[in-house]
Amino acid sequence: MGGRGRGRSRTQRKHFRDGRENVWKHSRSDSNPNNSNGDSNDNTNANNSAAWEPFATQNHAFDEYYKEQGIVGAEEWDAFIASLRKPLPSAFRINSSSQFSTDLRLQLENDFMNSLQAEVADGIEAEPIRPLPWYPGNLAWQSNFSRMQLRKNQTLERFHEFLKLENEIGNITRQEAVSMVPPLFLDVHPEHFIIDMCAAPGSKTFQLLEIIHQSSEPGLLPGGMVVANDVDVQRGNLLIHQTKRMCTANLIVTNHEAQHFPSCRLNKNSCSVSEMGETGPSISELQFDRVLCDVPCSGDGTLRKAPDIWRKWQSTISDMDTYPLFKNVGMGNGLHGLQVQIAMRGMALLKVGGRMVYSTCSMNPVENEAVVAEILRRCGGSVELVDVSNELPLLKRRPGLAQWKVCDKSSWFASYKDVPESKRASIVPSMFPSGKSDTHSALNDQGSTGSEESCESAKNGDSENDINSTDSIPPASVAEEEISSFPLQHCVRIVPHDQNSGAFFIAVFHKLSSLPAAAQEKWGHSKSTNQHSKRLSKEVNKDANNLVDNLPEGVDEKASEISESDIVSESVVSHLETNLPDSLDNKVPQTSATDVDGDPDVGLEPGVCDLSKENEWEEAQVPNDGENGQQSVRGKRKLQIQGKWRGVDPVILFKDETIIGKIKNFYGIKESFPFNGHLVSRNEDNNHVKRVYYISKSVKDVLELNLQVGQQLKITSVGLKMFERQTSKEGNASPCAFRISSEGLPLLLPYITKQILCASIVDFKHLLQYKAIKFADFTDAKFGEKASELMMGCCVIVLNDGNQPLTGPVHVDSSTIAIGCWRGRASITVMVTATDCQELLERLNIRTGEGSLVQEIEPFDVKEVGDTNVNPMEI
Ligand SMILES: C[S@@+](CC[C@H](N)C(=O)[O-])C[C@H]1O[C@@H](n2cnc3c(N)ncnc32)[C@H](O)[C@@H]1O
Repeated sequence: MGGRGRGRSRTQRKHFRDGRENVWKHSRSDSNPNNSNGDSNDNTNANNSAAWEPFATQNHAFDEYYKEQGIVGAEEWDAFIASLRKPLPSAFRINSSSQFSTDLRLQLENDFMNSLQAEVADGIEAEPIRPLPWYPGNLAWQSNFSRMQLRKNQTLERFHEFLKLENEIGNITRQEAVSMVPPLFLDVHPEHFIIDMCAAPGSKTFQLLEIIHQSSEPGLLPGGMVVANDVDVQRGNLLIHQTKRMCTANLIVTNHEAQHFPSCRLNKNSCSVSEMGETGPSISELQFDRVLCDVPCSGDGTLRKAPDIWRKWQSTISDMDTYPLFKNVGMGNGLHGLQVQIAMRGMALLKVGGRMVYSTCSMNPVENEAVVAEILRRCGGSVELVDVSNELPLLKRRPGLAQWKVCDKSSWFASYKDVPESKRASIVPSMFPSGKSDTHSALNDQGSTGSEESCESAKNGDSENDINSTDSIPPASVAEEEISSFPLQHCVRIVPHDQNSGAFFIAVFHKLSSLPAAAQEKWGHSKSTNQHSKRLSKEVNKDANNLVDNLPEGVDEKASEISESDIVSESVVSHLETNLPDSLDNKVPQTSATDVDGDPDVGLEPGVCDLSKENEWEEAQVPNDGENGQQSVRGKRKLQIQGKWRGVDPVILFKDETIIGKIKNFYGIKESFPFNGHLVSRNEDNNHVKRVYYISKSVKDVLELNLQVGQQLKITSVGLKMFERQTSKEGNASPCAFRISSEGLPLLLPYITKQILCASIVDFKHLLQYKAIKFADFTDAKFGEKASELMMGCCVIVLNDGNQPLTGPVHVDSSTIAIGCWRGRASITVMVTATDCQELLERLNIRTGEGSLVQEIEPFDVKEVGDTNVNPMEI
């Protein structure tokens, strides 16, 4: 299939080159960069052009700050800055747990690497795409095209379509290269319990899930699980949206302030969870083998991707002569306290022997080395900084700094003793290398300090105000500069010009023993929400747009298509759909997507509900239905309360034996499939449960623990959607009201013995192309006959790759491809999204060497082959 579009014209190649040159420029008159006359290829020079308004990519405050910090050697400064001014290459990662991961890797290696080279620029580009050498298994790739180019340049269209489609399906994740590093240093194994403390929008959570699912056998789940937490509800919805692509039963999404993440601990007298569990070890305290603290930060490591951050470094252009300091420095100083708090809570949640990664996309030592040093200080000898210089050997990195200074407004401080009283609310000892308030005796001292209190006071200080203060403080004397005696050289700094990437900071900790009593007392259990932390988090979230480094590119794009408020309202739709009485159904906002019943089929099933909207519904009045004279009292909907949490649906263990029995019987599900305690819903009324979710043993243990400790966890999403109730006329005609969802099918497949058939590749592809086919129209008449013998309702069609027996049970292995369908009166209809159909067809066509058929298929009138009364799925 390679080489489609090989004959692109010279004009298109020129578009490509022009597009490369202008990706960062904003035209005042025309937003299309391809309309550029291309007369400038250096956007720092573009100030001369009246037609273009480039992002400012230089800033004296930035230069002064990072030169002073010695972030790179003086001889490298120009290369460092030049790299920051270039657009960031885009990167993506193949989902290693995807059934098609090898196919995708081969497609990139054998098709796109060659075709893009040939098509794009007459051989000018050395490597249009290449695997990132430090990422294991050729799974992560970098393309030398910026996201803007991929979107705008026709030559790259096929590649861009590939990225978009596979990203949507979950087979790849578009994510900045350096943002993929922290989960790798976490050294995750499939049986690990992991918490991602600040997880939204979820690119690293997704990566963690990939790793724990990587070597799962068909029909089996890994022993581990991930808790993905974020304080921001809207970003949390992006997180849910992202991780939904993973189709995992091993994830719990929560909504807490990370620094106050609740303790879930059974007291000694209560019955142990293992007494209730099925088999195997269980837990009585929620602690984690791995903790990821990818904390909120000022984000200047993402300058290449988000050049507007340059502006954050200056108040106004006219100030530049006087070097005003520095909105961004202020933000870094202001975040230091929160970062320490989140990391300390993470450390308390970490099991002894476990690993924690602290990371930021900031270059600022106050947010990086200073936080690491403070963690080591507070943890005493119970924690060590891990030397990871032998891990990911091909990743170019720098050691952490041992020396740095703290700056505020127009003053530098080398030591806390230089900080005037008026600034001590916002500049605290822990920001300095020694962490000491009394620096005369503090140099090179790593003992306990007064920094704990002062770090607390930092978060209470208003750094923004401080920046505007007019105190005049003499610069610190260089001779008194402090040097940390912690082994901060073990920290990992990634700078842009080493490997054409963004910047990142990573520190890896190993917990050797329980935290010292003082730290345990302070961080070992959750505390009530502190107003200041709330305010700080709010400020951080206000600036969330700056924290774009981690926003997977797919999310970025998706977010522009689906606004965050849309996502919230989708969750509301989902909620209302599940819980509203029938008479209100027509008031439920309809999405364009409909399932086979014509019901709204929303992309999200989070339990989060927008309370403001909820109240609107509470107030909705349903008129007297008149006919039977009964007064309707259905207008008032129950307020969702999960344990003590308002605004989220409760997570209910689904134990309805009648429904479960019917499902098992209809699909002939083998007894070996563990149902008991693994099904949950978000609706207490079994008669109105619309979706049933599956949870892994690991998640089940946590949920049971959570129930026993009074629902400490505010769970916004959990479980793999496995069964969905069919409410249409056709659905009612089936002996089983629940169909198997696409997400749940791969897990259930090896256990299904009824309602399952194998189709030839021709018939299977026809189903994907035409969505509905009459029994008589299958090319394999025997298959059509067997299809007609199935019971009305949901069925599973497996692709016969030549190894399947004509009759008898289907053999399932990791290469088996299957889709959910509906056996109607006279036809089989696929119950898979149009995107899934398209992607599966692409995969099959590549495997069978037929090239990309999808875009060449003529539109087909379904009515010619399908039941006239069954519409194909248009989910
Ligand atoms: C750097 S981003 C995380 C990116 C994410 N790890 C990823 O890879 O997609 C920081 C996140 O921290 C969240 N956040 C800010 N303050 C928080 C707090 N106090 N507790 C938990 N999350 C917080 C923000 O909402 C933001 O989503």
